[in-house]
Amino acid sequence: MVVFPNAKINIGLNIIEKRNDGFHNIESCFYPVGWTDALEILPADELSFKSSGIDIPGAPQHNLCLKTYQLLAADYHLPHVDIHLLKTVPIGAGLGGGSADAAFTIKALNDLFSLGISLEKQLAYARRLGSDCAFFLVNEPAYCFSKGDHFEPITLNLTGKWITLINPGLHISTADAYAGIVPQKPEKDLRELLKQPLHSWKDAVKNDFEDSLFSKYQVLSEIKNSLYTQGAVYASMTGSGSTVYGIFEKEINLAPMYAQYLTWQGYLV
Ligand SMILES: C[C@](O)(CO)[C@H](O)COP(=O)(O)OP(=O)(O)OC[C@H]1O[C@@H](n2ccc(N)nc2=O)[C@H](O)[C@@H]1O
Ligand SMILES: Nc1ncnc2c1ncn2[C@@H]1O[C@H](COP(=O)(O)OP(=O)(O)OP(=O)(O)O)[C@@H](O)[C@H]1O
Repeated sequence: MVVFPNAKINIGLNIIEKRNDGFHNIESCFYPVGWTDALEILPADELSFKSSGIDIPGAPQHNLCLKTYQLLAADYHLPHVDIHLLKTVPIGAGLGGGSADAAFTIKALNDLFSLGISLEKQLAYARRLGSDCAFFLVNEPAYCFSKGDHFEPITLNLTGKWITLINPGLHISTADAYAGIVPQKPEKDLRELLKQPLHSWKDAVKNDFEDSLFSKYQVLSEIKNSLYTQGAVYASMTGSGSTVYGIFEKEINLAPMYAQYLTWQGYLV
């Protein structure tokens, strides 16, 4: 079975308060984008994992795909599998790439071996693997809250808008990024702001990670400003960085302009 775990962007991200468990309560709109890895899972005589494409830091046995397999294998009789991950989505990039791999592994194992795991139970497994992970099981635009691991549908349709994602190759640790933030309650409800027309988001819809990371890494604010110069209706960093995106009314090919960086562009669906 081959599946294509996709990335997400955060449209607005408020870091509201630090929790007793050390995590933060946040609120954000998560929106799926078409930048994908490829993940093949096949029945095999022995359990194995290999990856190609972008190098994944850490030992293969710590890969989220294997961790997911082991989590399910503790509760279900799972045959051995060969897992091959072609890693294309940049890592430590605010795109939720590792979380998507984990969520798609849950879904693929459930389908491949007809495990019959309910969505509720899949969500519970996902929450044990990472805060972003649960979203990818449903993979539709959502208002996410709590640790980012609970969500409800949001009426936000950006279908047909063009998006360009620019990753300058900085690996930003999510934990370090959260450690640099002083949480605060948002003045306005993000869901209300996102009901306003796209062109009004520029000065209203904020990612709370931007201030601290933009002063540390000037290249991030330069990319954001240049996306506006190129005609973006809305531009922002996603998650804890380092990817910055611009949303455009019409298709525009910016890949040559950002040739020194990793880029992905396409229509939102
Ligand atoms: C920045 C976002 O991508 C926004 O969507 C997510 O909040 C990050 O989610 P993630 O990569 O799945 O993060 P996890 O693997 O769950 O946590 C990594 C680390 O980030 C910090 N963390 C994460 C999520 C959260 N709500 N509060 C936190 O403080 C914690 O230090 C945690 O140890
Ligand atoms: N399948 C995987 N893909 C990416 N990273 C993985 C994977 N499995 C384990 N990891 C580990 O997770 C770390 C990346 O986690 P991190 O949360 O920073 O990035 P991410 O999952 O790419 O997305 P985001 O920056 O949105 O959280 C890597 O350094 C790597 O050690």
